[in-house]
Amino acid sequence: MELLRVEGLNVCYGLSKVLHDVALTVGRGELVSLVGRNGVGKSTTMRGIMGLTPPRAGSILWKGEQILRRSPHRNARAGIGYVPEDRRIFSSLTVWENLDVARLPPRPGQIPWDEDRVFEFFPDLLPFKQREGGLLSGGQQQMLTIGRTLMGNPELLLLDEPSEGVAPIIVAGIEKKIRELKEAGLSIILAEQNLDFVLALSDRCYVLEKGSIVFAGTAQELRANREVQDRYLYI
Ligand SMILES: Nc1ncnc2c1ncn2[C@@H]1O[C@H](COP(=O)(O)OP(=O)(O)OP(=O)(O)O)[C@@H](O)[C@H]1O
Repeated sequence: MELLRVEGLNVCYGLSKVLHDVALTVGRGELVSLVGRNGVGKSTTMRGIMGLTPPRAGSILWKGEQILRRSPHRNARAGIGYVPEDRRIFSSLTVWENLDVARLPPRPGQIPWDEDRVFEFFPDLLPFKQREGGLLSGGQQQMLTIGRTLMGNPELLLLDEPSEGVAPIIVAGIEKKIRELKEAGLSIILAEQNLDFVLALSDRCYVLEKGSIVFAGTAQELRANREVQDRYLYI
């Protein structure tokens, strides 16, 4: 069943248009990636869906309902969770407090997330429960950012470059955790530059270039398409 359908999405920053008619779909339980170099519009697509950067035009159907230009707060309550690239940890709050402030009620049928479940899912965070968020490493902050979003009991997770600024050994751990979330039934949109990471996790991929989608296909199709990789994904 289709969870999200985006069509004709146009987003501008001031006078400059950065997304041109972006269209994508996400099925229930599917992991869909947005791939492309720096500045092609991956974050803007997520911010547009979440309502953080209200789109100029287009359609965003969430479970068949139009949510274009709805507030981020309303979208979060409707089940869309956003994990920003810049993490936005509250650095003076403890890890536990960072989780506590992000709590949103679950939807019917969901097993609710609470602090204990987040620490069970990310055991590496448990020793730092009472530590201030600002004192964590990049990888720990990434786990905390994902954990904080899970506290909102999302059905769709928008994950913006989770491998960015994280040590390679931790990236493998984060990949494993994203896989576990998918296996638990969460739908995910992953924005990434790291192609290996994308191909290891995705069902389908969209490649973006200068704000437009230039390729859409399965992870296997993208893996086999050297031309698209060379043209749009390597520097
Ligand atoms: N707040 C802003 N004001 C003006 N222009 C912006 C703003 N944020 C992003 N842009 C521009 O919009 C374009 C798309 O940026 P976006 O951050 O969506 O790309 P991205 O693919 O996510 O890349 P990155 O990996 O750098 O986040 C870029 O040209 C960027 O410079």
